[in-house]
Amino acid sequence: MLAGYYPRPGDLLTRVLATGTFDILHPGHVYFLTQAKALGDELFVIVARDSNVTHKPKPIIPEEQRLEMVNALGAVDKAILGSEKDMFEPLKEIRPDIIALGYDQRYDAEILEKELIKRGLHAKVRRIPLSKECPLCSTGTIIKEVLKRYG
Ligand SMILES: Cc1cc2nc3c(=O)[nH]c(=O)nc-3n(C[C@H](O)[C@H](O)[C@H](O)COP(=O)(O)O)c2cc1C
Ligand SMILES: Nc1ncnc2c1ncn2[C@@H]1O[C@H](COP(=O)(O)OP(=O)(O)OP(=O)(O)O)[C@@H](O)[C@H]1O
Repeated sequence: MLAGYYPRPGDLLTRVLATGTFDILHPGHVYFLTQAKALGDELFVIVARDSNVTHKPKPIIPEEQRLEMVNALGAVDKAILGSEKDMFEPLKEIRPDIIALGYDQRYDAEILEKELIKRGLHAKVRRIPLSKECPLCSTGTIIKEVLKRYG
């Protein structure tokens, strides 16, 4: 990525960053990203690389296709694929003001803020709660339902 590729116009806008796998989109993802966008003016999204999804089964949908779908969502201004090697690398350029964490994302907000400061970044970390109940608002639940019907 080229430095300055995502310019900060006059620093007047509050830039929010959300991250995630986003395998098989569902309304929980829409809720998460809409709430994240509401924390500021523009929403950037880092989509997890296939090679980095090790905390659950590998995504069904390949990374480029997951990226295309996230970029098509109304709340999203710009989605990119993350780095395969260093999760802080894309942040040097995006320079978010706020990082929105999902209700189940396993990062400690305080530790993350400290790691950002070490790298000259001063984003506030906020947690987005779980959406209201919906029949299939989880990728894992959708996959289980498909297996029940067709497995
Ligand atoms: C600040 C931040 C930056 C991240 N950067 C990357 C990255 O560059 N590449 C990547 O593959 N994952 C990155 N991740 C991790 C994932 O996008 C995602 O948060 C993680 O896989 C768990 O999300 P899930 O619960 O949606 O599966 C980053 C996470 C955070 C919190
Ligand atoms: N129902 C929901 N309400 C609020 N946030 C959600 C909901 N479902 C997913 N998210 C958030 O969206 C982001 C991306 O989610 P992810 O790709 O892990 O999907 P998931 O449906 O949670 O997957 P899985 O079922 O495999 O855990 C995460 O930050 C997660 O917390």
